[in-house]
Amino acid sequence: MFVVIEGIDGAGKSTQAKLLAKWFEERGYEVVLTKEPTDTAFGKLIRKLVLTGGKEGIIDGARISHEAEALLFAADRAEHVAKLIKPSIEAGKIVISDRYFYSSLAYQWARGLDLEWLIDLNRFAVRPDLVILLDLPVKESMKRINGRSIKTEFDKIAELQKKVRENYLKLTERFPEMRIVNALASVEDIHNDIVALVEHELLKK
Ligand SMILES: Nc1ncnc2c1ncn2[C@@H]1O[C@H](COP(=O)(O)OP(=O)(O)O)[C@@H](O)[C@H]1O
Ligand SMILES: Cc1cn([C@H]2C[C@H](O)[C@@H](COP(=O)(O)OP(=O)(O)O)O2)c(=O)[nH]c1=O
Repeated sequence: MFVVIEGIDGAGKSTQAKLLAKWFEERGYEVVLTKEPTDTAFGKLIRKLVLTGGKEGIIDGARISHEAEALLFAADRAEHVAKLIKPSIEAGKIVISDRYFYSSLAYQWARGLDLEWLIDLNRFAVRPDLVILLDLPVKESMKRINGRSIKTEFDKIAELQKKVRENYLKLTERFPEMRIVNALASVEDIHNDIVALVEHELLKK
């Protein structure tokens, strides 16, 4: 079984991914807990060129293009799928990924790229059984990640996150494997909601 956790920054993805991994392990399943961007050389390149905003990401005086960004995330994902996700599913393990191609659709679409192009680009990515979308207002996520981001960029980031949140919600109409979970609740209540969705999915197996 392959489960993905999605949502804006600070939605509680890593907290819930860890709890879900523990839940499966306690029931005797072998679990692979993973994330995107990965910790491989591809993920490191993304952190260097895209996420830090440092001068390595500036080529000829401009930040790398949004298209190049999307391709880097897709390259990282292609390796992730081929080397870890597919072999683990085939070995009968439970794979839990903190972010997957839905992040590319939500974020790179918010950057102005064409959604259909992004969907085509990510067509190689094996579809998960279940995608948990942790949905919460940007104001709340900002409170949770306060200190993680640079204060001067605060408003710019909030604006982007709002668009990303809207995009995620729109994507649920297109991808039936996506389920919305209210991420404003307590860590424990959210975990219970996720477990209920997972148990429902396990019954189908
Ligand atoms: N349900 C919740 N209510 C309040 N705070 C939370 C909740 N879930 C997570 N947090 C806190 O919010 C912050 C971001 O959570 P994290 O799991 O790292 O989010 P993400 O992986 O989506 O960026 C952390 O400090 C975490 O302890
Ligand atoms: C996987 C992925 C992530 N991202 C973005 C979302 C996050 O802002 C950032 C990942 O940074 P990271 O700090 O690893 O994640 P988080 O903030 O959730 O703890 O990269 C994309 O824009 N496209 C993608 O395909």
